[in-house]
Amino acid sequence: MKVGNLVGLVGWRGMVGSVLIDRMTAEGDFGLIEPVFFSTSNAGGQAPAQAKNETVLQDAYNIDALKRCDIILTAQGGDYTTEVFPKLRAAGWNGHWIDAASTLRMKDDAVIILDPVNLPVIKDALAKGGNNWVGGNCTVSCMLMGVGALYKAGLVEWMSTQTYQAASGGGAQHMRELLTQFGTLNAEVKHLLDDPKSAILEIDRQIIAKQRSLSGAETANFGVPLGGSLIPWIDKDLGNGVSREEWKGMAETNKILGIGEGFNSPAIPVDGFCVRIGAMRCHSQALTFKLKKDVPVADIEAMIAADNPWAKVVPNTREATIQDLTPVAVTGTLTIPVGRVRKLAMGPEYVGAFTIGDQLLWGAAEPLRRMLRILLDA
Ligand SMILES: NC(=O)C1=CN([C@@H]2O[C@H](COP(=O)(O)OP(=O)(O)OC[C@H]3O[C@@H](n4cnc5c(N)ncnc54)[C@H](OP(=O)(O)O)[C@@H]3O)[C@@H](O)[C@H]2O)C=CC1
Ligand SMILES: N[C@@H](CC(=O)OP(=O)(O)O)C(=O)O
Repeated sequence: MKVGNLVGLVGWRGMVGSVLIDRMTAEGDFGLIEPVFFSTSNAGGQAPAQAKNETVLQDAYNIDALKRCDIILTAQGGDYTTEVFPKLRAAGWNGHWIDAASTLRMKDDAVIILDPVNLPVIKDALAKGGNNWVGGNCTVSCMLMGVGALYKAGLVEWMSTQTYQAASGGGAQHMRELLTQFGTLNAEVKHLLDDPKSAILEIDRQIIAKQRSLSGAETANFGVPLGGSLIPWIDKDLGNGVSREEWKGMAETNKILGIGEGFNSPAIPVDGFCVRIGAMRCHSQALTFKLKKDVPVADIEAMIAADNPWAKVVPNTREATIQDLTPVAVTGTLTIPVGRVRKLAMGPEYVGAFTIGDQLLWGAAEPLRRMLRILLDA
């Protein structure tokens, strides 16, 4: 059945929402829909420039107002989803709910959307009347955009991932906090940096002293200093030694691919450590694969390059790596570079790779935007 084009947009002025609106504008999506902008804080206010007939902000908690929409696209966050989604469904709304938050991800009636990787899973759910579509964890989505080809080819026996996740994963305030810390640290030793003859160990001593004495206000979001440091724990403590971010790696990878629990097939083990580092908005990952057989590196690279238009193989050389395989190179682009592909010393089936993705684009906004287009084209 053709899906209507009255699309409710919730969370559009947040960080993820703003990236989403930019991408929708760039891709001409607003030409295909009648947008209705919602707000949790400014109902009755002026909708943004992309509005057409509905120029007044609607109350994002008003179930009747939401019920009018054929599709609701939300990047408002998990608390909003928890409060509003059940009420909306209980009120008999059968529209399509597209969500960036993790709240509904592992529900049986929700599909984790990443169409370049799992379009068949999405199409299958759509044909069966599915109407809950949830963006995946940013780390998982970026990883699968890069190396999904190896999973699709059935080559992966297991994968271990060590992540290097940007401040943006925590939200806008976390990005600000990181930069504030960098500024504070720089200011602390600026006079010594300006003097080329100053002793580096004195600079180092003053920096560590400052890091250890940063005010509560300067570490309010991360809890500890991140500038000039790292934090090897992301998201909740599951109580079994595993962080929730690490748990998502296996749970979501398998669900996206349509394998494992609930799909009558054995899950592929995915595990490793998730680490917050002082990058702004790109998540990076070092991957170790145990493949089911010995596949030449050239064939692996060819599979990755051919998988989707965004995955890009970076030659495993120093120069190509430092130019193209960094958060600075990738930020603001949809390119997912995959480099450092090589056989590891453990044996011919063991392969290493390194990949990076902008966690606000493929990690958050882009899969949602593309799901909207899939529904409108259905
Ligand atoms: N950050 C990330 O990396 C990822 C986030 N997500 C999901 O997306 C959700 C939203 O994340 P994110 O975009 O980072 O959240 P933000 O905090 O940037 O925005 C969320 C909402 O906060 C309100 N808000 C209050 N003050 C401001 C302000 N000064 N500027 C902009 N908005 C403001 C807005 O609602 P209103 O207009 O109604 O007042 C906005 O929609 C997350 O909770 C998560 O579920 C998913 C993947 C990655
Ligand atoms: N947890 C991710 C960001 C995020 O929003 O993840 P999720 O959508 O799975 O809650 C990070 O901190 O980098």
